[in-house]
Amino acid sequence: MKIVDDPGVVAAPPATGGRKLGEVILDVRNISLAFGGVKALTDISFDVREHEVRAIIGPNGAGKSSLLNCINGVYQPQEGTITFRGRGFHHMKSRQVAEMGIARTFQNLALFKGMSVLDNIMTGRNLRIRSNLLLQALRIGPAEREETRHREAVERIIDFLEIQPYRKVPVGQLPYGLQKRVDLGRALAMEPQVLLLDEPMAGMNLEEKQDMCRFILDVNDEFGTTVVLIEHDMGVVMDISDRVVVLDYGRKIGDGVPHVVRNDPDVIKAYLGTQH
Ligand SMILES: Nc1ncnc2c1ncn2[C@@H]1O[C@H](COP(=O)(O)OP(=O)(O)OP(=O)(O)O)[C@@H](O)[C@H]1O
Repeated sequence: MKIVDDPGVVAAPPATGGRKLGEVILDVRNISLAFGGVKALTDISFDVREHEVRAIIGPNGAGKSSLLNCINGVYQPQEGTITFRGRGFHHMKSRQVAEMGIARTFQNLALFKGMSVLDNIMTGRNLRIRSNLLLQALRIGPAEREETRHREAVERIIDFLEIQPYRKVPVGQLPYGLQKRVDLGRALAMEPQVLLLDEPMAGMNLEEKQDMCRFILDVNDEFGTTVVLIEHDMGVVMDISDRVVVLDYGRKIGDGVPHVVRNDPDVIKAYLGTQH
C-alpha cells in the first residue's frame, strides 16, 4: 500500500485558485469500524484543514459513507479518535455533533417531501431555536422575535441558493437537482463550520452538477465553511477539491492533492480504472 501523503502540499496554491487553508479543524486518527464480521473501516487517519474542500473517493462499498457517519456521530467506531478543533467527541450523538458545528447532507435525500422549500430549510434552524415550545406555539415575546430572526436567516439562504421561485413549493414536486440544493440549504441553515456532503452531485445532469459545484465553492468562499465531500465524478473532484482521500475495502490507499492522487498507480488500479 502506498500512501500519497505530502504534508507540504497544503502550503502550495490549491487547484481551486489560491484558497488559504488554516489549521487542522478535524482530525481523524486510526478509526476502525466493523459491523459484526464486516470491516467497514480499518485504521483510517486523515485531517481536514480549516477552509479546505476535502474529497473522499473510492469504489462502491469502500467505506466512504461509514466514515462520514463516524464523523457526525451516526456510527461509533470501535477504535480511534476524532477531534474537532482539538476537542475529542467520542460517543457524541448526531445532534451534539451538529450543535458543535458539523452539519451533514445524505446520499438519499432526507427532506420532508410534502413540506415547502422554506419549511424544509427552516428545520435546519431547529438546533438554534432557544425559546420554549409554549412560547413558540403562542408566537409571543422573545419567541416571536426569535422566529423572525430564523425566517430572515432562511430567506438569506434561499436567495443565496437562487431558489426564491420555489419557496412555497412542496419539495417533492421539484426536480431532483433542486431537491439536492434544498438539502444543502437545510444543512447551511445550521450555520456549520464543517459541512459533510454525501454525494451532493449524484443523479444530476451536467448543468445541475455545474450549479452545485458553484454553490459549494461559494459556500466555502463566502462563509468560510470547510467542506468534506464524497463524490464519484472524478472531474468534479479534480476541479473543486484541495486534497483527496482515497478508500478501498475500508482502508486508506491514497491521500494528497488531486493531481498526485490521480496519478498514483494504486489509486488508478483500485478506483480510476474501474467504472462507477
Ligand atoms: N449499517 C450497516 N450494517 C452492516 N454493514 C454495513 C452498514 N453500513 C455499511 N456497511 C458495510 O460497510 C461497508 C462500507 O459501506 P459504505 O456504505 O460505507 O461504503 P461506500 O463507500 O459509502 O459505498 P457507496 O459508494 O456504494 O455508497 C460495505 O461492505 C457495507 O456493506
